[in-house]
Amino acid sequence: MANIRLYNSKTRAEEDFVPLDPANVRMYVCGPTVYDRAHIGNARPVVVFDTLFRLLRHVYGERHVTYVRNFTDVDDKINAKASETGRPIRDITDETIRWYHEDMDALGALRPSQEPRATEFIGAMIGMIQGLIDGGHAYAAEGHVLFDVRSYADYGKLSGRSIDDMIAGARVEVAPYKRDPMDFVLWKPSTDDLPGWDSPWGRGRPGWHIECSAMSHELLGESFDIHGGGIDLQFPHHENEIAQSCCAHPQGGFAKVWMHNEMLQVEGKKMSKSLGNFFTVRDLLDQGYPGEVIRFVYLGTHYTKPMDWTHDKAMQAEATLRKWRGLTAGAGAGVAAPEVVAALSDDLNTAGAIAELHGLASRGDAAGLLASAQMLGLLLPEMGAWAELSFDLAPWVNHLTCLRAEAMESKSFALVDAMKAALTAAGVEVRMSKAGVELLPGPGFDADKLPVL
Ligand SMILES: Nc1ncnc2c1ncn2[C@@H]1O[C@H](COP(=O)(O)OP(=O)(O)OP(=O)(O)O)[C@@H](O)[C@H]1O
Ligand SMILES: [Zn+2]
Repeated sequence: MANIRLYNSKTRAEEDFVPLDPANVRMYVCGPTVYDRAHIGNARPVVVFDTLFRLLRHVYGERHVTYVRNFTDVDDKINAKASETGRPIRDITDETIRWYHEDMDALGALRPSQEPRATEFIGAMIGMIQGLIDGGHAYAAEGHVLFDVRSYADYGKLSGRSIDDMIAGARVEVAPYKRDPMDFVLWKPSTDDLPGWDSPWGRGRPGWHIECSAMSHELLGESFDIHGGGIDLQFPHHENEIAQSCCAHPQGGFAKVWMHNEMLQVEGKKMSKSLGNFFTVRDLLDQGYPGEVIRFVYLGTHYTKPMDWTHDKAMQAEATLRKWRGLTAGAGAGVAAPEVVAALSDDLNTAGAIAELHGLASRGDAAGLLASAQMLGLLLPEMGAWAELSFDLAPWVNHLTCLRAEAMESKSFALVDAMKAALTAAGVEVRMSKAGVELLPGPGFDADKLPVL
C-alpha cells in the first residue's frame, strides 16, 4: 500500500498518513456559502481535495473513503441577496447549488460522498450548543449564545496565536453581551423577516462556525482523518470549529490532519468577492477554456503555494492535453504508474505527478499514461469533447502563406493583417515565423466564424 505523507497544518510537519479506520477513511472540507457563482479561487480547494479524494480511493478502495463537503445555505450574505432581489432564499440557494454542481462537474471533480445543507442540521447545532452551555464553554446573553474562548486552553493553537495577540491584532466585534472580545457567536436572534428556528434561546439562526462542527460530527463522528479548506479559513473559522468540537466532545479528537490550500491570487492579492477582483469558473468555460484545461492549470502548482491564473498557462495545458489525448486514443486498460502514485502520495505533489506523466508520454506508454492521468482527474472520457475538434486548418494556412508571399513583394501587409485578425476572432492562434505559418485552434475556437476563402 502506498505510503501517503501529508503536511499537517496543526503540527506544522509532514506526517505519515495513518487512517483511524482504513475501512472508512473520513474527510471533511468546508464548502461554499451559496449566494453567487463560484470564482476560480473558490474552485481551487475543490480541485485540490478532489485530487486527494481520488488518491485515497485509489489506495484504500472506492467504498472505503467518505468525503463530506457542506453547503452553507444560511448566512447574512444570502439574506442580503434575497432582500436586494426580492427572491425567496430557497430559490437563491437551490439555483446556486445547481450552478456549483455544473461548474465543478466541468472541472472533473467527483461529487463528495455527502453534501449536507446547513439548514438540514439545525437540530444538531442546537443540541451541540446546549451541550457547550452545559459544559461551561458557552453562555446565553440577549438572545445570543457565545462561545467562551477563555474556557478552552488550546484556543489559538492551530493558527499559532494567543488570545491576547488576537485581540491586539484583529478587528474584533465588541458587543456589550460578550464577556471577552474574542468570544464568538454560536447562535443569534432573528427578526421576523429573517430565517429563524425555535431554540431554547428564542427564535434565531446559527453562527457559521457551529455548522461545520455539527455536520462533521453527525456525518463523520467525534474523530475523523482529514479536515480541509482554504488557508483564509484557518483563523478564525477552523480555530473556532476546533474549540467547539473539542469542548463538545472532549473524548473525541476531532480532525487529525488539517490541510489548507493557499490562495489563488490576482496581482499578489487573494481573489475574493469582497475585493471585486474575481472571475467565475463559468466565465472561463464560456470563454471556451475546457474544464479539463482549467483543472490542469490548478494541478501545475502545489496546493501550499499561491498561484495565479494566466492565459499562457492555459495554452500550455491545452497543448499538452491535446497531445496526450492523441497519444492515448484507443489505448487499452492500464494501471496507474507507481511513480505517479508516489508523487501524489508525497503531500499531493501534483506538479511532480504531471512531470511523471510527461515521462510516460515520452516513453510511449499510452496505457500507463491514460490510467495515471485519470487518477488526477485528467483525460476522462466525459471531458474530452473539446479535443475531438481537430479541425483541418490547412486551407487557411495555405491562404495566409500566399498572402504573405504577395505582401513581401508589394510591401503592403494590409491583407495579411486583415486575415490574421479574422482568424484570431474565430479563436485561432496565429504564429508566423521564417519557418512558415502555423495556425492552432485556441480556447473559444469556432469553425463557423472562420473567414470565407
Ligand atoms: N482566492 C482563493 N483561493 C483559493 N481558495 C479560496 C479563495 N477564496 C476563497 N477560497 C476558498 O473557497 C472555499 C469556499 O469559500 P466561500 O464560499 O466561503 O467563499 P468566500 O471565502 O466567501 O469567498 P470570498 O472570499 O471571495 O468572499 C473556502 O474553502 C475558501 O477557503
Ligand atoms: Zn468549516
